[in-house]
Amino acid sequence: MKTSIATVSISGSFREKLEAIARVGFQGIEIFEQDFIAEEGSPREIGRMIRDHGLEIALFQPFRDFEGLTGELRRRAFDRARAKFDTMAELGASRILVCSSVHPEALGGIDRAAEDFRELGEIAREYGITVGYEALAWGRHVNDHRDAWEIVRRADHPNVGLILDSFHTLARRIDPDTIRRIPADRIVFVQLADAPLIEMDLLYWSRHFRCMPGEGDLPVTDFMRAVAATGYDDWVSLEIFNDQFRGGRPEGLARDGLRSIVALLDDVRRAEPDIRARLPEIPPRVPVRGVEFVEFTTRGAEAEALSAMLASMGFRHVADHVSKRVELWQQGAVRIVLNAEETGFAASAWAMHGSSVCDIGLRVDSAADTVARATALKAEPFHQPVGPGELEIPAVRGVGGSVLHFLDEASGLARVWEVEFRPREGAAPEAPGGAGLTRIDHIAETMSYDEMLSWALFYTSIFEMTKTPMVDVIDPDGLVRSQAVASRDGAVRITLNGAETHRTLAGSFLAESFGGAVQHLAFATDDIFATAGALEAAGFEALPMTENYYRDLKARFGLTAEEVERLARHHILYDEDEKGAYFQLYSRPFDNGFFFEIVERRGAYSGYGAPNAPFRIAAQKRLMRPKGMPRR
Ligand SMILES: O=C(O)c1ccc(O)c(O)c1
Ligand SMILES: [Mg+2]
Repeated sequence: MKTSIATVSISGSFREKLEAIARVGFQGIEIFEQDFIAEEGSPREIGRMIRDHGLEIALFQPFRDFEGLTGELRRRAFDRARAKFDTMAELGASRILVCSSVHPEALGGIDRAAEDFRELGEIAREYGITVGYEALAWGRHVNDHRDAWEIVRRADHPNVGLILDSFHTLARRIDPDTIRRIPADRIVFVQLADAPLIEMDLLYWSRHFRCMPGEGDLPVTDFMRAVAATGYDDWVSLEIFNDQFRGGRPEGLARDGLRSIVALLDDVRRAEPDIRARLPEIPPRVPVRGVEFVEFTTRGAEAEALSAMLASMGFRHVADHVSKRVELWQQGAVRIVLNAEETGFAASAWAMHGSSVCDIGLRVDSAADTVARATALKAEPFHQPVGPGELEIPAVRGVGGSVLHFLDEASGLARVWEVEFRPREGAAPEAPGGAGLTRIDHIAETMSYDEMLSWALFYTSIFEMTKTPMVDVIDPDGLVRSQAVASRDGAVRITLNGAETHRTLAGSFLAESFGGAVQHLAFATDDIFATAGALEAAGFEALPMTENYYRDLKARFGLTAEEVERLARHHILYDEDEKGAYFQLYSRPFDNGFFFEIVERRGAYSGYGAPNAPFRIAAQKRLMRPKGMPRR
């Protein structure tokens, strides 16, 4: 199949769009007529400019309100069509999309529409143009691809075929398997778009909320499987109308588009092994087995504060790098690396963001396959020269310019701790116990709200991770949206938090850290009360919660006075759902808004305590607020 994207899908001037689309590797574009009309230059020059970028004009669209008219209106519709065909001839475009009519005077009737298309087909034949008919979900008489197909079938003209658009089919909840019966050679073009499930007017939903396949909630894979099962092996094109994308970065949007389409076609190839279409082979989605390490870049007083905090949470400094200023701190299966090097990536991350998480290591089965899949999906590989005797651990760029390293057993990369680190005197490499922290429960990454779709797609397309529905986190100074991506067994959970203003805690973290990524790390314990006790004994200062909070908890969940008293004494937050319960204990925030969390999950609770977030954030903001008025 050949990949294309509609010019409406991304932002920028026509030229910027072309450059971005060509650079990431699409083969064609759909010219959305409005973009073309706005552009200077004759159709011939524009056509040449597109081809000079190595792109083919896959489709010209849309031609509206054509079928079902009578008399003068009908004559005018055919005149308009000829004018478009003339333009297309100059552009060098050979396919046009006619979307189903919304004209108030248009009449229904399958045979009437079929007759209109047969006549249009005759004119198209003179031009060597193929007409494709698409059912808009809100079309006046035709709003279902099955009706559009019946019209095309009855028109029975070689220059007239069907255009399928996943949005229109799936938004109306039409079973995509009805596509399987359509002959491939009558499908002229296929458009793809996803969308979040929101109840709203179809037209409004389509024009403002479409997103890349995999970024929304529609079963676009089922749609594309059905298309592929027909034997169709031609253009697949993204047609994304999205308010946010209109103001985004052309390059990033084009990359996300290609990522979404490559991942989708790969899913289709695996799910439909008998299809005729030949699709590129890339390694499958990568199961993530766990978080191998989290690395901070830090120095001086900040490094001391961070070390003190880790010690108060029961971590021990167990080993040092053989040649670098890099410490390994450990507890249970949690490895924290503190990097104070003054050259290399950690140093540049420190210069940019200050003390922060610069690197995350994920445990996978094959690090090489992981990087192969990630780069096929346009992730940016990361390399840094390694010192003598050090392992070359494959990596890609992650959120906020941070790095994701991949470690596996098979190639010996997971032995990095023995190869590159020297245990400290008196500290066993597997220091047991501590305060009972067992593993990393989740990593919380903060980003600007308009990056959330992109990073969710990054994680869910490269890894075997699925996303949870987006939840609203109410900060006293604005809304923060939060969505988690996680492996099925919960071995790796990452929450993506999207800030819209700088006044929220998440937004001020982004500003303070100049676009940092990890705002908090949550460790798991099997016994939150025992852990809380151990932490207090070690001098850990928990984030204090209000009395009002505990009074509400008692009423909300019907807890006993003793239960609530016990939670309150340790500043533990509580949530429950139908599957289980969740206990949370927060550290006080560092100056830039970074903090730690300790959680216990009971039963099959799979959330992140979102109902507690407003109270936790208010408490954090109280501590961070400068005392008194700033001096002038
Ligand atoms: O929103 C529209 O009008 C519109 C136009 C052309 C399309 O291909 C489409 O899917 C929607
Ligand atoms: Mg469409």
